[in-house]
Amino acid sequence: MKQNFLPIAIDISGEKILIVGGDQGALKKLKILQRFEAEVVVLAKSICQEIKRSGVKYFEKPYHKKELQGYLMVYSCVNNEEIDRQIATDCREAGILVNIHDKSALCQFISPAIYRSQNISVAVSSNGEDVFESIRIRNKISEFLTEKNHKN
Ligand SMILES: C[C@@]1(CC(=O)O)C2=NC(=C\c3[nH]c(c(CCC(=O)O)c3CC(=O)O)Cc3[nH]c(c(CC(=O)O)c3CCC(=O)O)/C=C3\N/C(=C\2)[C@@H](CCC(=O)O)[C@]3(C)CC(=O)O)/[C@H]1CCC(=O)O
Ligand SMILES: NC(=O)c1ccc[n+]([C@@H]2O[C@H](COP(=O)([O-])OP(=O)(O)OC[C@H]3O[C@@H](n4cnc5c(N)ncnc54)[C@H](O)[C@@H]3O)[C@@H](O)[C@H]2O)c1
Repeated sequence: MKQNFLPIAIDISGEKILIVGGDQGALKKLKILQRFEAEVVVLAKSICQEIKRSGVKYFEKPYHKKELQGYLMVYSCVNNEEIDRQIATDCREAGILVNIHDKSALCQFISPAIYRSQNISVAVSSNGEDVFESIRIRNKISEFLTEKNHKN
């Protein structure tokens, strides 16, 4: 069945969000989440210095499904097909929203390209089909809104 993603805006203030993985993919998701207020935790076998120095709470250990308890949503950035599939299955069983980095077929939610300025957020997604188009459109919207704000 073709996937069909509903765009929504979700209140994550005070919510626990888990990123599994501790390298560049995880860092990208972490930077996005740090623009919002949430209790983000990183869990990975090995975690890069930039993540360690970012101030986020982290655990350096392998993934196990018991680690999922209490999270609203999970991002998997382990860059490993087997673990990605395991995390996707475990989260669905536990009723936790799951994103698998760069693998829309395994995602329950995908990450849109975001423009954000104060209370205005614009999220662009392509139903997981063409992320570069999403980024291009987000950048156009960003240029348009920045120009408009300068004129006002
Ligand atoms: C918007 C953004 C948000 C975020 O990452 O949170 C995001 N990807 C971003 C960047 C980015 N992604 C990739 C590169 C190339 C460089 C690199 O390889 O690193 C760059 C550029 C970069 O990193 O600068 C590679 C890539 N990504 C996916 C695939 C697989 C495929 O397309 O099949 C491939 C391999 C494609 C290929 O090589 O052909 C898949 C997904 N990427 C998505 C979101 C979801 C779909 C959203 C939608 O519906 O449009 C989805 C389905 C799943 C997901 O949620 O991850 C973020 C922009 C951050 C920003 O600018 O704000
Ligand atoms: N994915 C990206 O967005 C991106 C961006 C720039 C560069 N790169 C490069 O592409 C490559 C891939 O980067 P990446 O971050 O996607 O993947 P990676 O393979 O570099 O990192 C995977 C992370 O997952 C962890 N991990 C793996 N198995 C695990 C398990 N069972 N339990 C817990 N943690 C586990 C590892 O310890 C590591 O921290 C790297 O060379 C990176 O420098 C990627």
